[in-house]
Amino acid sequence: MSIQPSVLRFIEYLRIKTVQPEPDYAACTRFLEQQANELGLIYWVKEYVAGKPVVVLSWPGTSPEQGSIILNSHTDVVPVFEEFWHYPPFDAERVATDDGDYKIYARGAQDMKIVGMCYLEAIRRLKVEEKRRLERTVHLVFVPDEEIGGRDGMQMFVESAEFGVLNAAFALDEGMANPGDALRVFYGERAPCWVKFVAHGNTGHGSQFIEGTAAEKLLPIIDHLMQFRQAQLQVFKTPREDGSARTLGDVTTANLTLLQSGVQQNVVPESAMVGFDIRMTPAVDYAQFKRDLEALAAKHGAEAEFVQFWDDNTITSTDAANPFWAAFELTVAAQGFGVFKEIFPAATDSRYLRRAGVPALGVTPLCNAPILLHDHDEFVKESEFLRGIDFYAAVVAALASVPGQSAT
Ligand SMILES: CSCC[C@H](NC=O)C(=O)O
Ligand SMILES: [Zn+2]
Ligand SMILES: [Zn+2]
Repeated sequence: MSIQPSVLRFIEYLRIKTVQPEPDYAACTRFLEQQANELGLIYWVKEYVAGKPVVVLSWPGTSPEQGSIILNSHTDVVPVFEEFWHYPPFDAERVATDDGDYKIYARGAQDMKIVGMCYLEAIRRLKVEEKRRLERTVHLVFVPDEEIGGRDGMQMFVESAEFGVLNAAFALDEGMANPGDALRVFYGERAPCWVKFVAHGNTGHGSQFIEGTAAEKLLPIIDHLMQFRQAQLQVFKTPREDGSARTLGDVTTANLTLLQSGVQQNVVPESAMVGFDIRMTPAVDYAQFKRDLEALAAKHGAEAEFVQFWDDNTITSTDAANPFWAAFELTVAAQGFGVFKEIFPAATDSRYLRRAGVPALGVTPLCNAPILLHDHDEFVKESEFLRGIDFYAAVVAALASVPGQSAT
């Protein structure tokens, strides 16, 4: 059987090497421009930072005065350890499975080119094939650099005049695959706190009893955070009051990810550094948490340096009173998905949208699928991609039909 054109377009998108740290954004922009032309969408490209394009494709609604719907996706992908892959990560090979399906192997297949491509194909179906008009304007936003924090991408964009002009009312962004059968819907995310503790101390010959060394000042700090980690792990393992299992989004994790010190084995080093990747659950008082870490550092004669510190814990309402949520939930159920609401464990560009006042949901329509984001042999099944197009066609139509204030 011949390959469906939508699958060919997906493969073409996956083959563009938008891999960090040197993503080919120029090729990606050319691809998106071609999609815009084929779909008859208005598009513009803006580089808030040179070489880092934000591409917006817009489908005007019949009621353009109403708040618009943003379909956000990032175009960059994370690096690969190619020797661990069974298929070249940028060939997007289509491999037949026993059950008549195909697996498409590529870096970014799950994270998150499937989502970006499904948005495009859903609009192609609604606009080009079904010749529909929706009430609200829909903007497909393709941003760079999410994988390295989004500062030169989504952050600059949400702070721009162009973003204000979009008059966004609601947004969809990425989620994560679920090995179980429900659709994971992320209505908030944990806040990253990347902290480095640096200490200085006495030096000398490694054969002596040197007091007050840099490394020993870090030990109680490490110990403290490891105990905190242990306590949170216990919370994580304790079921919620209703008996359901907790998710990562419910707790704060802390991992020791950097350790640096030393010049030579018999020289006591003058300085030492330990770094932690901490992800704070939205229930935490972020400002207080930061002060506590600063106090911990000071108590042991070290300094705390915050490489990343997110201090906004806005979450998106998943209450029937939120009309976008109501429309989303109804449509997802009609599409045959159960819903599992969660706080995203890591950070995505949704945090910039939520902080800017635009409610956002993180969704990647992959159920009964392994979690392969950032992993070797990342793949999606062709049937999942095709199913994803149906999913977004229905969801986008529903969201863009949510009545405005004046109409209710
Ligand atoms: C603090 S910005 C880092 C963003 C990154 N996002 C995806 O993996 C993450 O580590 O969560
Ligand atoms: Zn992603
Ligand atoms: Zn990622």
